[in-house]
Parts: sequence; C-alpha cells; structure tokens
Amino acid sequence: MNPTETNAWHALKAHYSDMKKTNISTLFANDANRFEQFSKQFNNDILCDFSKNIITQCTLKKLTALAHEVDLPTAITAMVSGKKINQTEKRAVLHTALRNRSNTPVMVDGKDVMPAVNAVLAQMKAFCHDIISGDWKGYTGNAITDIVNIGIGGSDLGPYMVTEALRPYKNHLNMHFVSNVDGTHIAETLKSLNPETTLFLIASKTFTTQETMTNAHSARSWFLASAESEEHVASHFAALSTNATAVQAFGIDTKNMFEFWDWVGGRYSLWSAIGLSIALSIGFDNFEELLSGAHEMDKHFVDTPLEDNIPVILALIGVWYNNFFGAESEAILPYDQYMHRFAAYFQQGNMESNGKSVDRDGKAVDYQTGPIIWGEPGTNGQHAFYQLIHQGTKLIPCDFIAPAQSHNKISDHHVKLMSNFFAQTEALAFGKSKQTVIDELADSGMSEADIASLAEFKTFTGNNPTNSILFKQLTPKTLGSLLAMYEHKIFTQGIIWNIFSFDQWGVELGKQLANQILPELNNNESINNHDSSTNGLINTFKAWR
Ligand SMILES: O=P(O)(O)OC[C@H]1O[C@@H](O)[C@@H](O)[C@@H](O)[C@@H]1O
Repeated sequence: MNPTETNAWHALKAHYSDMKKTNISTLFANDANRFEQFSKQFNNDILCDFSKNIITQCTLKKLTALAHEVDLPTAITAMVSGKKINQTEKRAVLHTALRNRSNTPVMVDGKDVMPAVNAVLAQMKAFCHDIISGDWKGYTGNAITDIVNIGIGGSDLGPYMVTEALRPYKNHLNMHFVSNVDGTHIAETLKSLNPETTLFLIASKTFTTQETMTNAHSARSWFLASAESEEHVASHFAALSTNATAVQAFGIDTKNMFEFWDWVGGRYSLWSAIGLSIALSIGFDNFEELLSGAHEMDKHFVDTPLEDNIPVILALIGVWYNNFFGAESEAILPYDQYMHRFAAYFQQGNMESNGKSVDRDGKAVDYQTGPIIWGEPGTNGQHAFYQLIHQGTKLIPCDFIAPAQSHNKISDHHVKLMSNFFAQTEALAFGKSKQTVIDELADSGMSEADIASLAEFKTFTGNNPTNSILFKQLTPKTLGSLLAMYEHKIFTQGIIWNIFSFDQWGVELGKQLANQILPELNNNESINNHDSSTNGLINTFKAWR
C-alpha cells in the first residue's frame, strides 16, 4: 500500500501544517508532565526519552494510526513466523530465530529451524572453549593468541562493532578485523602476527565476495609461507558461511565450518555464526547474554501494542521528520567510546535496508524512503559537526545514547561526559534567544550596536529534535536489546514505506562493472570502451602505476 494514499497520511499532512508552527519550548512550557508522557523504560534498564521532539500525543496517535493502516502487526507476525517476506530473494527473514532463547519452534518450509540454530550454537560454544582455554593448538603446538576475522559488510561491521563495544568483557585473545580489499589492510594486520598462534575466521555468507576471498587467499599464502604444509591450514582457518561447497573448495575442512542459513541477512547476521569472533572475544556465556538481550527486545516488539512499542515509536518519529519535515538524515551519537562503530554499523543496517526507490509492487515511489545515517561518538562530534546541527540550515534529528555507569571510573570523566550529553539535547531543543545573548554581553564593554550585531550570530533558534536513550551500563545484554531495538525500527519503517528491507540489489552494479574492468587493468594497453571520463581515469592510472 502506498503510505501517502492512506487516511492516516492525509491526517498527518494536515497535522504537520499546525505542528511546523509550534516548537519544543512551547510544548514543554504547556505540559509539566511532558517527560513522563513521552518516555518509556525497557526492562528497568533502558530509558527512551522521546519528549524533545516536535510531537504531541495527537502526533503519536496519528502516526500509530498510519502503522495500523499499513498493517504493521501482521507484517511483524509474518517476519517472526518465517514467512518469505524477502520476496525478491524468496527468503524468510529470521534473525529473531537466531536469538530465540525461548526455543519455541520457528518453521521455514515446514521445518523447525531451531534444532539447527541450537546445533551451531553448541558447535560455537565448544570451539570457543577450546580456543580460549588454549586446548586448541596451532601447528607448532602453541595456543592461539590472535584471531583475525576476514569479512566485509555484514560479515565485518557487526562483529567489529560489538567486539569493540564489549571490550570490558574481553579475554586475553587479541582481535583483528580485516575487511578492505586494499592490501594495506591485511598487510598492516599481518605485520604484528605470528602464524603459529593466529586463527583466521573467514566470514562470508556467500563465500564469493571478492574482497573477503582476496584477503582470505592472501592470509592463506602468508600462513603457508611459514607453516609450509597444507594440512596445517585446518588448525588455523575456520569458515563462517552458508556455502559449504565454496568453503571446501577454499581448502577449509567443513568440520571447521560454522553454518548459517539464507534466511539470515548479512546486516542482521552478528547473531549467527558470523558472531563467532564476538563469542571468542568475550566468551560464549557473554555471547548468549547478547542474544538474550536481543530476544527480550524481540518479545517487546512482538507483544507490545504499537502505541507503547519502543522500536515502533522510534520508527514513527523517524517517519515524521523524514516524510513530513523533509529531514534528509539522522545522526546516531553514542556518548560511549566503546560504541565508536555503532553509527557505522547502523549506516549499513539502515541504508542497505531502506535505501530503496521501488515499492513492493515494483513501482517507483513518489515519497521519501530511508534517511542518510551518520554519526560519531560524543564528545568528539561536538567539536566537529555539531555546529551545523545547532546553527545550520538542515534539520537533523539525533539519537543521543549513553550509559549511566561507565566501565572506566577515572576521576570525573564520566560526569563530564554526561554533562555534555544532557547539555547538548537541552541546547538543541531550547536554543538561546537573542535577548539572552544581549543580556549576557551587557557587561562586556562592547557598544550596544556591536552587541546587537554579534547577538545575531550567537543566537540559537533551538527546536532541533532529539531522542535520548539512557541505559544503565553497556553490558552484553543491554547492547543486544539496543541493537534489536534499532533493527526493528528499520523493519517498521520499511513496512510503512512499502519497500523490501531485506534485499540489497543496489550493491550489485558496482560489483559487476568492477569485474568487467579488472581484466582491463591487467595490461598496459590504452582502453576506449567506456565513457570518456572512465577511459581517461583508467588510462591515467595505467600510465602512472
Ligand atoms: O557475507 P558476504 O556474502 O561476504 O557479503 C558481505 C556483504 O556484501 C555486500 O555486497 C552486501 O550484500 C552486504 O549485505 C553483505 O553483508
């Protein structure tokens, strides 16, 4: 259903003409209980404060009506019960089954997937035990000290982000992540490694991705240059994949293969065998906690009425700015250094899922779909790009995310960090009037004329919307819940925008052309079969290399 043709959309359009004239300051001034009314707690662990948005209860009602009109509840049930909702790839979408700790049957093609999910988890558990305890020996009899995850996109971003986020839980193993096909990435990583004590995890759903396969072959050659015999590969290489044939062809023993399934999307795969690097880094029990946290959020998403459903509310507020206010982007700003890859992770999560311009009926959409996602950890962002958020011409709704308790209680760092966290959303919402600036400059010794003209530049209009997501501490469980919350936000928005969120055809054309161009780079002949720009660039590259 085209969302713009729903009754709810028309009502929202009319409502927007009123709301665009109001501002956050007024909304707070008129309602002493605004925080209580527009915030929700999840499991007494995560507080989501939506109050600093340009919304009223009426806005939320109308947005929720939109979610009902596009039949979000049926769509949620279809996803979690294994319906093939990824229609262009004819696949189910079941990352929720990977963390289904209640173990209720989940059927795909008449078969319960849970026994297979549990079997791979058991295999991961045993492997983690062997590697972490040092029982697993490398080819010279030494224990493994370093793990290198070789993967890209969903086979890299999630494991890397979570491994970084959960550093306080990590054991003695040194983790490395190689993704880029740029030889610098693997070369710099290998420099510090000893082949006798290094384990490579080749992480690729398809096991055909050019970047990953190239890095995997280079890692193998590097390893064999020391180990000499192919039979040693078995104790230093494992594969995380859906493609057993390609794993075997690469030379990895399938007993070192950790399987997952076509119903796991790459960008939703950290909960599967793709998460093996996470489990190795923090131990399997902590990995299970991560799954449990996500499962708790899954239950909330499935069971909670839309009006109280946290991922749904986040999604609807996102739609409000994206489709009615014309916001082009959203910033994700974690005030936690451990979460420094969180925005990058959800850049893929959001932009690969909802960066679509054809609807589920194959027709070009005539409305906006997924926003541009970006962000960096606070406070670094404050000293870089917040200027534009505060005083630029673009509306940038932001999510501020922070833990109440730091893992590193060093002097007053955390209260300083948090004072910035609170100050920023306050400043963004309420701004600073020209009169306040003039009053502040009154004793500066400047002339009245100078004060008046400077005040123009020092005024903050405010009315910049934010969500604040405050949680107790960054634990595996809380991180699991936060990740699932954002995943379901993306899903909800995809349903509203009537697009397929679980395919990614947009990554294919570049791959195809690169494959055509690659052989053209293997000689020094001038080429002229492309457009003049591409010809010119290739020929200059050939002349200069
Ligand atoms: O895990 P593999 O198959 O190597 O894919 C890695 C990545 O490839 C990209 O082209 C996208 O399709 C991503 O969704 C995917 O995560």
